[in-house]
Amino acid sequence: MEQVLETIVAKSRKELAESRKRIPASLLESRIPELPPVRDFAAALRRPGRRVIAELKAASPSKGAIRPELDREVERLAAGLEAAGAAALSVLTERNFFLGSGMNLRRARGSVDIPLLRKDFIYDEYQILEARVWGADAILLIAAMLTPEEFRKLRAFAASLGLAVLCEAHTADELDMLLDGGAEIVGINARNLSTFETSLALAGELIRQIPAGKIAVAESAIRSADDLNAMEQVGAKAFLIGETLMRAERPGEKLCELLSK
Ligand SMILES: O=C(O)c1ccccc1NCC(=O)[C@H](O)[C@H](O)COP(=O)(O)O
Repeated sequence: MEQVLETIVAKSRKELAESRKRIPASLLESRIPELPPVRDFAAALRRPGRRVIAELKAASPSKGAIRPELDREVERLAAGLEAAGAAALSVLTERNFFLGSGMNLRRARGSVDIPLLRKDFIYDEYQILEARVWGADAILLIAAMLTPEEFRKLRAFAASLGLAVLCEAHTADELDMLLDGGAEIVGINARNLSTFETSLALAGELIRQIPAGKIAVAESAIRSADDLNAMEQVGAKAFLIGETLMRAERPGEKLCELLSK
């Protein structure tokens, strides 16, 4: 596993142990029957037109602070991005490196009707229960941090709760692992997690290898409508965009600009 993932997961494991003590899995499970139904993330990524998953991202390991006041504007930004045409929102819930939170996911849930992705580093069923209880409709599973068996197990558990899974690869081997494990929504991340360098060209090569019928998602480093067009031309059906939107004074207007060309 890349160093950055190891560091993130090591911190997360300590916090998860504390969360599990405070709120046992059985308590999370007991809340599920009362929750509103899950929204259809896959259908949102197949709807007509350009489908952007707009990411609420306050900071990142590669860029440091991006939008440090995000916590105070989640509701307004989420509503603005939905009005501007976002197909879904991605909400970072990782605390230590991305300054995200479950509270931000709950805030977004209360503000929009489009599906929400819990964007985090998921390796345990408990995190998937949390995602459902906080109002997520989908979770992210990252091939680089899971064995094939772990991937299958976590994906099946998410499905048992009705949650969709965005399955993320950075390399051809990881892509094979996800496809062998039954991935339907397949994200290719243009960011190399060892160097933090991004390459849409390399991402494009992998996107071309995703079978038709799957939902191919281009993730990271989309800065302009030209980038989005380029990813569309190699076969991406949806686009996950964070920093470009979060650095804009008005993210909704920026999204309109990206969608209009
Ligand atoms: O963004 C990072 O620095 C990062 C570092 C380590 C692991 C994951 C990381 N990013 C997660 C993401 O996948 C992006 O937030 C997402 O694809 C949006 O990317 P961008 O549009 O470039 O903000």
